[in-house]
Order: sequence, then C-alpha cells, then structure tokens
Amino acid sequence: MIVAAGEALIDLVPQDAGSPAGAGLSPLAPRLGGGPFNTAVALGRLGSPAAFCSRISYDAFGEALLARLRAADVDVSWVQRGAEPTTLAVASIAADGSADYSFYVDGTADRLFAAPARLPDGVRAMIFGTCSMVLEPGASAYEELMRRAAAEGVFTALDPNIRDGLIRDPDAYRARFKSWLPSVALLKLSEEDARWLGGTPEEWLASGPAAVVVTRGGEGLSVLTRACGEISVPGVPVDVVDTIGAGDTVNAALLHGLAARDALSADAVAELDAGAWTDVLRFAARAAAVTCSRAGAEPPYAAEVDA
Ligand SMILES: OC[C@H]1O[C@](O)(CO)[C@@H](O)[C@@H]1O
Repeated sequence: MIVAAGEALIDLVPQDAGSPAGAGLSPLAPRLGGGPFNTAVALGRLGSPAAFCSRISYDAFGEALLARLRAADVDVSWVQRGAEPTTLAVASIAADGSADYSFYVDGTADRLFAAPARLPDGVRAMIFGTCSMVLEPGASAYEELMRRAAAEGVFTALDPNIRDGLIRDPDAYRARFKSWLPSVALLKLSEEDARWLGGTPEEWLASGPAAVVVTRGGEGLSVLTRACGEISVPGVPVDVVDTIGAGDTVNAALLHGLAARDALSADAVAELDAGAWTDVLRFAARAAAVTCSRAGAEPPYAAEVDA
C-alpha cells in the first residue's frame, strides 16, 4: 500500500480562463484538490492500493473530499477529522494553463494534523510534500512522520511543490528541505521549484535520494540516478485546459510504475535500468497530459492513460 500524507483542500478555479481578480470577477468553480490528496486519488484511479493520511474538516467540503477518496478506493482509516473549515485555494490560470494560488489557510483543519502513534499497517511507500510541509503546527508532524517512515525502512518520496506565497522565510525553508533529503528515496520536483530552491539534481542526488525526477511542463520530464545518469522523455501534446494537479498525477504515476516493477525500495530504484525508467517516465507523461486536458485536478483512470 502507498500512503499519500498531507493536505486536502478546495481549489476555486475560474470558469472563464483567467484571473478571479480580473475586470468583472470570473465565476469560480469548486474543485477537489491539494497535492497529496490529488496523488492519493490518482493512485487509487490507476489501480494501486493506496491510503490517505491527513486531517479533514467535518464541513461539506470535507465530506466531498472524503467521498472522492472512497470512490477511488483509497483507504481513509488514517484520516483524522476536525471541526475547523477546509482550506481554500483561489486559482488564477495563465494563458498557457499554468496556475497560481491565493490560499485561505488560517485556522483550517488540515494544518492541525498530529503525527499518528504508529505508521499505517501494510505501508510500502509514503509520499509527502506541498503546503502540509510548510504550515505549522502540522508541518512538524508530517516531518516527524516522514523521518520515522524512512527510519523504519519505508520507501519515502517527496515533492516540495513550492507554493511560495505560503513560505514566510524562504531561506529557512530551503535549509529545512535540505535536512529532509537523507530521509527521501525519490525526490520529484518541477523545474520552477528546482530554480526556486536553488540547487541542482546532482547536488540533491548526492544528499540521499536514489532518484531525482524533474518535470518540465509540456517539455516532458527526466530522471537522474547514479546508475543511469539522466534519462528524459518528451511531453505528450494535449489541449491544455489547466495544469492543476499535473505534478500530483506524475507523483502517483511514478510510484505506481515503480510498484509494478517491484521497485519500491531505494536499492531497487538505484538499480532500475534505462529501459524501465523510460517506460515509467512515459507513463507519467501520458497520465499528466490527461490531467491537463480537463479543469482542476482531475486525475486519470488507468484506462484513460492507456488510451
Ligand atoms: O496543494 C496545493 C495546491 O497544489 C495543487 O495540489 C496542484 O498541485 C492544488 O490542487 C492545490 O491547491
């Protein structure tokens, strides 16, 4: 079982592409989102046994988030509940489909996550990242869980998925990010996040991860490992509605692909050959393209990726 840990929220997405703050306020449609939430739903839809570990509100948005997880066959027994409201993210969509977010996170349920006393039963891999690794006090709880998972031999993945509007002290975050790397087996990040963090895949690979995957939007994605060096695949051309959730889908597709090759361990990932990586990356590029072809984070089902 693969466990995604972190926030679930509501993305408010402009129905006419553009900015909600433009002349005459575009109507906003609520879409289910949150990086780790999207990854959990994507894992379930791709057919990987998955669980979600988080804290979800009792409000109507929280109920909708839980219903989506259950419908995707995601185990929700590690979800904590709270009376506080659900986090909101108001998205602005640029002409190329890329999104920017304004977050409403004060006093919301997901940031009060508390680390559980033990790791979820049957866990083989855990993935962390995004707002939940920034917003205290939950961030410290997720960090503790990530370090514990790694120490107990669980395959640990991280996608920083930087939302810089939420990061008060960028240098402190960069230092914290570096301190996580010895606990991370698979690091995946976008090219923009790599630039924001100010390091290189080579440096990060030397600090712990067995593989570093960098996504380049429509240009595709690449992986760097010690055994194979860099392997790249091109993006899959698609009419982009918006790119919300594309990176989260990539996370799920990578873990799904590694699980299918029985490679959910740092050693197995380090030994994976170029052919296997190329197949895993191609699958991830196709899965991301499906997500970009529709509004909001709407992860694909396995049959849609195969088609
Ligand atoms: O979690 C932070 C934000 O990032 C996304 O997951 C997309 O990657 C959105 O759904 C959410 O608003």
